[in-house]
Amino acid sequence: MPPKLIGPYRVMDTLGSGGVGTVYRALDRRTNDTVALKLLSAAPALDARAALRLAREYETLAELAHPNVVKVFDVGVFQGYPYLVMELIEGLTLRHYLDLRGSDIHSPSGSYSGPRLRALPLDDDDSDSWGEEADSDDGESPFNLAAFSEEEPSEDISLQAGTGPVRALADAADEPDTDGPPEPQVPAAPHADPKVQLVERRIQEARTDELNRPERMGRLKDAMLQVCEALAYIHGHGLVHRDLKPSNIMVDEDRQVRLMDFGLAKFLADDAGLTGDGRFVGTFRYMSPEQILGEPLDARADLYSLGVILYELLSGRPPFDAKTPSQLWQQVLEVEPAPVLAINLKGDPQLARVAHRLLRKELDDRYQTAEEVYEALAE
Ligand SMILES: Nc1ncnc2c1ncn2[C@@H]1O[C@H](COP(=O)(O)OP(=O)(O)OP(=O)(O)O)[C@@H](O)[C@H]1O
Repeated sequence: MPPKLIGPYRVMDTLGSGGVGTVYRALDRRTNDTVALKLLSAAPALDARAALRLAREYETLAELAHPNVVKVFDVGVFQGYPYLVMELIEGLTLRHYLDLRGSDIHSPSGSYSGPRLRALPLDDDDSDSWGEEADSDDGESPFNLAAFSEEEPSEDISLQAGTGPVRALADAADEPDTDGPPEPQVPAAPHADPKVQLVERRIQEARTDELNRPERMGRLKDAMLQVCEALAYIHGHGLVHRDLKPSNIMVDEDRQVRLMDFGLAKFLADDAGLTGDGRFVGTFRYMSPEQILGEPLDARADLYSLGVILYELLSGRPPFDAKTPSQLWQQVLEVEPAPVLAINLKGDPQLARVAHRLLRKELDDRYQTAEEVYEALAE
């Protein structure tokens, strides 16, 4: 049962839950405004020092004002747990938005005249529930979720310190061969039976045709450009998002993209009061090599995550897929992703090029700024 009141906010309903907490639709009883309130229930209870730090963090977030960055209104502490109050976005996460069919939304960016977007039943989204998305398509939804029935998740949101990425990598049986060039990821070998091969090919073609629908591609490109604008803005303010993934990108009814949850990963990871149990914060599938290695991060770590998102949305599968986090990290550090165009033969070559450059393991080989990515996408 969600709490009825959180500080001055009356909880109306639950919008969704993620790795670190639950997001509620809530009413600010002082102003009657409806807001989104994220209660970080997965974080350990705050002590006074951490609460103070949360308030300071809020000062930075509250100063941000950009059309593609979600507005943060308030922070507070409820029964020892921190919460964040932000603009309520009536829209969809990026992945669900791209699943909309032509009859649901018009393209290219004209006035919206289809049914209003409505939020899906939420367990959302990224990786943690990809399989479930396909299952939740009950035939009444305007979204074709089957198009994204991708692989099972390969990651979890948090790990105890002793089993953190670097440690887990060291524990992996095979010593990584760091001298040689990264191995290319090989697409799965075709089935031996030609009939099965034919069926597999047809399924794959249908899947990629779905991905390549021109109106979907138009929306994808437009959304990516807006994400670049948001990233350029927050990077310009000295912030690194650190947990960029499709569920942290929402698109509203006017096709306006909002980047959410920036700074949260760092806040959670940095504060001893919040991370006393050694919690490792972030979503593994989208983490750059340097983040996995626990190195200092700059804007280029977010650009890598953007590359993972773009790759997935172009090819219908993640660049790296593994059964365990340590296998995933090993791939991120050592293996080249299969070319997007080998998976999606009719994919957009320009966007595929951008995705691959974003996914470069060496920071200096990637685009260096979100502005550069914007230019490359807009070409
Ligand atoms: N400001 C908002 N307005 C409307 N819906 C929101 C807002 N913020 C979050 N949501 C919804 O709540 C869901 C859960 O958000 P939350 O940030 O808790 O999870 P997440 O992004 O999936 O995971 P994580 O906690 O790892 O970032 C989102 O997927 C989104 O659908």
